[in-house]
Amino acid sequence: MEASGPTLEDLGWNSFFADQLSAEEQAGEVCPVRVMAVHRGMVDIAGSGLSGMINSALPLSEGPEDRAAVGDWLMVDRERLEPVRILDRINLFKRKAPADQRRLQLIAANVDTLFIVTSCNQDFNVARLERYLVMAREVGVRPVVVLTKVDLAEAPERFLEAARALQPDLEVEMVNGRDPASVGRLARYCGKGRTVALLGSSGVGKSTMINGLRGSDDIETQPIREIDGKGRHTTTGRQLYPLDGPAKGGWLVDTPGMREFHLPDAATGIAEVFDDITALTQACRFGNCTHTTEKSCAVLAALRDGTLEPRRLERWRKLRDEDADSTQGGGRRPASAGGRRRKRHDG
Ligand SMILES: Nc1nc2c(ncn2[C@@H]2O[C@H](COP(=O)(O)OP(=O)(O)OP(=O)(O)O)[C@@H](O)[C@H]2O)c(=O)[nH]1
Ligand SMILES: [Zn+2]
Repeated sequence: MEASGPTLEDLGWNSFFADQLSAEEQAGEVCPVRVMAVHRGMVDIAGSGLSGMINSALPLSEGPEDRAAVGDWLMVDRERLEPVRILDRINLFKRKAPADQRRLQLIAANVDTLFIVTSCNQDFNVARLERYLVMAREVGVRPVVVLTKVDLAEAPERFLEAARALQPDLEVEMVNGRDPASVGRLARYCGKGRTVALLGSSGVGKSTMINGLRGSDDIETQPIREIDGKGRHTTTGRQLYPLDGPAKGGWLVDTPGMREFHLPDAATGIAEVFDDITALTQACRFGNCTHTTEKSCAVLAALRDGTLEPRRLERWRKLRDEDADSTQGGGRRPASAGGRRRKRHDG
């Protein structure tokens, strides 16, 4: 264990976490550290003059979320260098494990800003942006839509307007990822002690932006891309990376899980991103209204009088059906033989 390194504040410590410490904990036998990386059975930690690798097993592990994720704050016994507990999280990105939909994977905790990245070209897709916004709402992280490749678009303002129309007060930035000065505009979302994550389809320019924010181009995408030829980012680690250059002091979560993120349960996020439709459904006469043929349906009425766009309703239905599917059936995969599936958060 080395002494020195970043302070707790440098690592993102704030009153939300400090307020959780008991008087005994404040007296100092245990100390808070941030989880910088997660390995099998081990975590890399930093903070309070401690840094290095320790065992990740927690004494009181009850549910699937009682495991350390990248970005977590752990209370660690100074003497034994063992985690004692996980502090309550501001938020937690988690997903169903791709190999086994009944298992929950923890991706990252305590993320301040989520850059939702899309480019000013064919990748731009309102339904996809809404889907990402649902995730951000569900997880409880501040979304910033970043439109890349402005330099390639003939009328980038068109994309800006379309994105802004999705949600009042939505923050939208346009960048040319290849121009450091342009990427520098994002620095205000990722200053000292702030943790950011990026979400977006392959090829929209996430790695390019990350390199801009890290002030280096050492994110290992290019060589790997040449080897597998798939244009995939093949980092396997779950890790917090320090930002440099314009975003110095900030932290970045970049894991494959983050990039291919799917929510296990998104009902709340859907209700919030589509709050106009949510309000309408509450005005329907019947609680179990299907909004298809009912005479007293407020949703259908809004369609008729033109206050609700049919395509928006379609997108809402699709997300809601998908969510119902995934929470009830463990995804679209066929049910495995035998055992009944538990509803969710099955670890
Ligand atoms: N002209 C222009 N090209 C860009 C911009 N951003 C990224 N690119 C280029 O687009 C291509 C894909 O960018 P990446 O950063 O690798 O995309 P990614 O989102 O990280 O893709 P994955 O690693 O597959 O997830 C690269 O050739 C970049 O140089 C931009 O703002 N303008
Ligand atoms: Zn209805």
